[in-house]
Amino acid sequence: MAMLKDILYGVSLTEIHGEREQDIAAIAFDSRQVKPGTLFCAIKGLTVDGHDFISTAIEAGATAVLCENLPSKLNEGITYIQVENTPAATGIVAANFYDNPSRKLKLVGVTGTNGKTTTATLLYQLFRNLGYKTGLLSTVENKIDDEVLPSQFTTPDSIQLNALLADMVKRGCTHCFMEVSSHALVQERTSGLHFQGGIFTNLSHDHLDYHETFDEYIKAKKILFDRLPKSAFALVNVDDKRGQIMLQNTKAEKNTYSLRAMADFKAKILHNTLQGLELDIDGVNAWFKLIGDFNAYNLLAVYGAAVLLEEEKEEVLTALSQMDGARGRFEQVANPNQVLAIVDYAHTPDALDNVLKTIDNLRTHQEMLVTVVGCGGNRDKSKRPEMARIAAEFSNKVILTSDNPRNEDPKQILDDMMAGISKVDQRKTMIIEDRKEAIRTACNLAGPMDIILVAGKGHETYQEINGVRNHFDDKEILKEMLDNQLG
Ligand SMILES: CC(=O)N[C@H]1[C@@H](OP(=O)(O)OP(=O)(O)OC[C@H]2O[C@@H](n3ccc(=O)[nH]c3=O)[C@H](O)[C@@H]2O)O[C@H](CO)[C@@H](O)[C@@H]1O[C@H](C)C(=O)N[C@@H](C)C(=O)N[C@H](CCC(=O)O)C(=O)O
Ligand SMILES: Nc1ncnc2c1ncn2[C@@H]1O[C@H](COP(=O)(O)OP(=O)(O)OP(=O)(O)O)[C@@H](O)[C@H]1O
Ligand SMILES: N[C@H](CCC[C@H](N)C(=O)O)C(=O)O
Ligand SMILES: [Mg+2]
Repeated sequence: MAMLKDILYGVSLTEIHGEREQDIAAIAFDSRQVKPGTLFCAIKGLTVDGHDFISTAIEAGATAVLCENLPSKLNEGITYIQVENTPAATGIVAANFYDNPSRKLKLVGVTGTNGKTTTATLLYQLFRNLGYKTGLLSTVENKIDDEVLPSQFTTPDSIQLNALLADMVKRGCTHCFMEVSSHALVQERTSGLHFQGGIFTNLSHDHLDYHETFDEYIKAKKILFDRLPKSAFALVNVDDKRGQIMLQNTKAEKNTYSLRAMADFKAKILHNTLQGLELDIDGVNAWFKLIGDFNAYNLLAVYGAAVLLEEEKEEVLTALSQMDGARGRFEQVANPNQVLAIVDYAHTPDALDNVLKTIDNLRTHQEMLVTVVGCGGNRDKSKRPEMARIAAEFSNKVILTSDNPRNEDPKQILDDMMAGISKVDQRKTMIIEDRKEAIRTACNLAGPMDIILVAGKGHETYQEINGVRNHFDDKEILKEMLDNQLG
């Protein structure tokens, strides 16, 4: 419960009609979630316009409305607040409603195309290990110290986000590490948050269905840094050419990390094996359990952020060397036949390229590499042929299959992928629409010491078909098939 006039603090109003001195019981941007005493925020969406649901919200008990366009007829007893941008105002209002929890802990946001979950999860594990009560908001799961809460999005909406941060504060958390997706930045889910730091991992092809051009996608990621306060740090990967762009307009303290160039935080890969990475990180040699060049970047970002949060370097490295990383990221599935079976969340061309290059560098090339991969429906179509092409480039056999078809015809998605496979590579490519059958076939093809990569769904425990999420777990299926494989 909070006073309307208090939760409007910091919102620039165009017009206001009605009483500001009233208690608000809840905030909602979806009319279906309105209960008595709610402030309803009308948001123009891609499918419908929330303004069309103002009367439904009032019927459900909304007593105040935040909107960009005032309805032609204003109801008696309802307060109407007109603003220029409802999503941005909703973020500020949500932060005020929950008493600005982001100011009561150290909040660090991680953005970039790949590596957000890994980086945020490692930071969460590290800070817990260093003795802090810590929160995590990620694609895989949300955590309030040791309590696990399911995650629906990479970045929750502003209302849920502030509610979660408030719970973290209530439970004594001093730090929170969160992923910040480009969708979240454009939709103002992080408006009104006070960040202590922002990390940029990298930028490559993804989500062009939503952002339309690569420039728009870059601009979206940059919002995080443009809005950081002076008291915060910005930490960017300068081996990615967009790293410097992120720093262009920030007021925050600028910091860089790199494996190749001059930077504030530097690392060198000494050994890269299937058991882990040995890095020279800031002049200290240490082994880490994570695998692959790209994880050297994630580890370096985590190290840099921890140092910027004033943690002791040696202590950070000792703790980091124990960490396992996030679920479904280069996760190996043990099996009696000693097939090297890997589940990975690579669902962009760049991630797939990185994972396959890592495997390519680590393998002997006497064995066979079978890659099982699909692409999600209702998502960027242009990545489909690219991902298929990359899979074929590195693998001895490729099985193209379904990911989450969502509302698309899986056959169409497979046709889009097939368009990326050259005539020559068609010979090593199979199409098996049913993902379980595809994994079974890979297991039948692979013998001892061969390698199977199942890419795209990582930690996901469902397959989404026409709005229904059926239980599906790549790791579980792989294990079942490999355990039953004949020796
Ligand atoms: C593409 C996208 O991001 N869409 C988001 C967007 O939907 P939309 O614009 O279509 O909304 P809409 O359906 O037109 O509705 C407009 C408004 O009317 C309201 N409404 C609607 C119907 C009704 O009866 N009453 C009502 O009030 C809606 O609640 C909404 O506020 O706004 C909705 C409400 O905030 C989000 O739930 C929805 O996320 C959808 C479900 C989604 O799948 N998002 C994904 C792509 C996403 O955000 N992913 C990123 C990760 C990406 C990455 O991997 O990097 C994430 O952060 O998770
Ligand atoms: N720093 C990195 N650079 C490039 N690829 C990476 C990096 N870190 C991880 N990957 C690859 O990308 C996949 C996804 O990693 P992760 O889940 O950490 O990224 P994310 O940014 O959170 O993805 P999403 O946007 O879907 O939430 C991993 O499974 C791995 O294949
Ligand atoms: N957060 C990403 C995850 C994609 C994972 C992949 N399995 C798919 O369903 O496309 C998205 O919503 O685009
Ligand atoms: Mg993620």
